[in-house]
Amino acid sequence: MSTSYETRYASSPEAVKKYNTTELRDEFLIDDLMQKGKVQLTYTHYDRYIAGSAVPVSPLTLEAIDPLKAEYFLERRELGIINVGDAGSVTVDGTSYALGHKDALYIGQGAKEVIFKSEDGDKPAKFYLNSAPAHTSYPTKKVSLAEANKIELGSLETANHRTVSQMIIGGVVTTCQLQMGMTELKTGSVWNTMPAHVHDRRMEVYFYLDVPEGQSVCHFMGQPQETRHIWMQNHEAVISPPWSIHCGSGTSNYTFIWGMAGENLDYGDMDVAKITDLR
Ligand SMILES: O=C(O)C(=O)C[C@H](O)C(=O)CO
Ligand SMILES: [Zn+2]
Repeated sequence: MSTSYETRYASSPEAVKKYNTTELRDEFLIDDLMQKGKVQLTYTHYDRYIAGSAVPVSPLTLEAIDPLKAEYFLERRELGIINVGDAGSVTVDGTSYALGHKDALYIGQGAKEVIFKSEDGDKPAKFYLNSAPAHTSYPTKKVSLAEANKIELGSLETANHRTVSQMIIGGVVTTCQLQMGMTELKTGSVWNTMPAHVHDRRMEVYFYLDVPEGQSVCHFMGQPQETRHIWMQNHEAVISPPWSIHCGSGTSNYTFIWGMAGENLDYGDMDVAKITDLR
């Protein structure tokens, strides 16, 4: 089988307060991504968001998984893809889109056949996938990092100087509810998303990349007054429930891909927590 999946049910903030390290990691950490020759998916019950990966050594087809009860994966869904590996392509109903390192592709609802390929199976493309339910079909579109909407945030003095590249977002691509992008931290900066925020209208998933060998990122989650941490390695993702902050600090600089869906498409709709109020 080249496709496998697991399901994550939603947890309440009251339950999560009592989780030990293992329980916290079992519920929120996704640490089985980027397996060669496989499509690996995590189906969450947070806005029915799916996070996953496809690493084609030979061509891989995106198949409908059982929880969808659909004839094909995108029958009632939209999909965002960002390639974090070497050169590859994604063929959507016969049209091929070449995706280089850090290129993104949005695929609208209704596309029947999606095939992932690497230019060289020995140096595979590594496609990070996010998908959300969709009510209508918008055009499929490729977005390079250069075409993304850029926001410069933070400063070196507060160790959070970073560039947010909004890749799959209104104004760049039209989507039903999916938003995705990539945030790159400058050398010497380690904190992402500080000051931290929640957005009870949307869930979110962070996928960490460019974490140097021997380094890690400590990801923070939980209600602002009741935070917990999860140590993350390169190419691991973490689910953020809508009631949870999501931010991290690394032992070096790194990059992460954020993806979210829910009630609105307003990236700026965030309830920011005062740094000195965090507990
Ligand atoms: O570094 C940041 O700040 C981010 O990238 C924030 C994420 O985009 C986010 O959490 C959006 O809700
Ligand atoms: Zn957020």
